[in-house]
Amino acid sequence: MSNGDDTLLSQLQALTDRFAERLQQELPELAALAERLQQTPEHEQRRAQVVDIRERLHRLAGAAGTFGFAALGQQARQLEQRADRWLDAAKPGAQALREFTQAIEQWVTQALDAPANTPVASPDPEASRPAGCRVYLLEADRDAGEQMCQALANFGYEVLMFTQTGALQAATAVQRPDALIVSQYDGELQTLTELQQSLPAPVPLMVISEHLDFDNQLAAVRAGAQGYFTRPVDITQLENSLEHSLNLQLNEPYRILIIDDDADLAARYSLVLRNSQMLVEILSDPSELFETLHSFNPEVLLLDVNMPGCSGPELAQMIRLHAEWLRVTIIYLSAETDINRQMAALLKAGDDFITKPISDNALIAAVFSHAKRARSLSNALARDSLTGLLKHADIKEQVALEVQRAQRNGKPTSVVMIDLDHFKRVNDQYGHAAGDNVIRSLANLLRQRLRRIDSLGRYGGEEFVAVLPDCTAEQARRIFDEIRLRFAALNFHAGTRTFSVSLSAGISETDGNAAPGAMLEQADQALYDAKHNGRNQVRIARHG
Ligand SMILES: Nc1nc2c(ncn2[C@@H]2O[C@H](COP(=O)(O)OP(=O)(O)OP(=O)(O)O)[C@@H](O)[C@H]2O)c(=O)[nH]1
Repeated sequence: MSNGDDTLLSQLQALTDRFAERLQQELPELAALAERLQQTPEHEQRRAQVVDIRERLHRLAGAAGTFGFAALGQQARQLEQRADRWLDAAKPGAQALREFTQAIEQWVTQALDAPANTPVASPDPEASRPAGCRVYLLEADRDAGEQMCQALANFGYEVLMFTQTGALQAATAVQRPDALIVSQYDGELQTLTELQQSLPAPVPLMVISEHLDFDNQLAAVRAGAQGYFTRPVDITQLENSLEHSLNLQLNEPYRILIIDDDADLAARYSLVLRNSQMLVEILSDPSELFETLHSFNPEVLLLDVNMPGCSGPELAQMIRLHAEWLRVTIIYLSAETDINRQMAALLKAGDDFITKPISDNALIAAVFSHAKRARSLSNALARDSLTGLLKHADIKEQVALEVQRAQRNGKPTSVVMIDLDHFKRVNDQYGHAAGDNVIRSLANLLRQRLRRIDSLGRYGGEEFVAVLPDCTAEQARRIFDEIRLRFAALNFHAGTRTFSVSLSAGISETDGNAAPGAMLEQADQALYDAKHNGRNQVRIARHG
């Protein structure tokens, strides 16, 4: 595989260059459209323009990911979602529109300054997901390496194998991988440490070694290892570590909302936080609070205490009247130094108090730590602990959102129900822990293979639901057939025994006004058909 490295890398580079040229044209066009939108007074015309901008953002969000511009793709996607929310709002606000167009202009300026980045998502539901999954493998034993490439390819990773450290270094200099797996024989860790130090940020590293001794593990940690495995390698465990590291890397930026009547100060805070990779919105008119909470969904709210018309603590109390916003952390930002008054504000509502003036670093640290905690709490509430996927109620809600969206934009959306075959037998024969490992591996495989815009949840014990926007049932069938084959090819281990498991899936596609519940029922019926026709297959629901 290493022989093809040069050609592949130069092709990747050529594609990246070509896409960068396309951006130079498309981004200024978007900025021009945003400016025109600001000057359009008539509502229907505005709507049409937002739809046009949304379409362009949508195309860019997907294409950027495919061509290697991860951050840009993510940002385009977030802007696209904002456009969607504006289009969906019962009473679309002028302020929200102004902020949206400003955000586009700001984004375009930033993107034109620094466009290059790493891949994140594919717009084409059938394109294999390159999202953050380019892995370089250093393995001197070609046969062992090729086996590992194959096993990881089944999880959807794009793996390039190198048999020599020099070739790995050269490839990394051309294009940074998203993760490194290094089979250690002799001295590689020293070279790896140097390689990591030469990069702007270290790459997540998994080390495979013969030894489990202290010195070697220390050397691995110094080279930036996030996983350490001894031979024979349990590939599902290695993949799990890889997945964990990549997910940590691909985490979306924290969303921070600032409400401050001092526009200059708010702009400054916003700049400081944006520089630390957070997404920031400023709200100057508190009466638009709930509209903005819905459209931006912040994790942290920075709230001025004294504002004309309505105080910070009053706003905080209003937010706390609604259970759905409990997860937003509220931090008062105020020049108030009187500790008694601070405490009085906190007693009404709110979680912390930051006294102005505050240094940039202190502001970043305070906001970052609150945002991190808010996110982990919200993940713990919404995500299943075994698989990290959405829980039953949340994936159901996501199905409802996407089905409604499909009805509005007239695009096909598919709902897929997936169930492991004869899973009771797996538990009975190999134990519950081995069963859990199978569930986790399927979750990882699904996550790897699907796009970022797809949603995925654990619907029941060994049952999963996926919703794929802008994807026909036929496309979904091809995707899930491929997933089915890859999954069946995985080898699981229980002690000295090795086994494999198959899956069945049922698919329904949006059709006119189908209700979300009906979509799930149809997918479930198709899954039932798949089970009763011998399992290990994917079926599309019959309409009517
Ligand atoms: N290890 C493990 N097993 C689980 C978990 N949740 C559910 N299960 C098991 O999954 C099995 C589901 O069995 P059934 O729904 O009867 O069907 P099946 O054996 O999968 O056979 P099919 O008819 O092919 O669906 C039960 O034995 C559950 O105990 C879990 O979190 N971990």
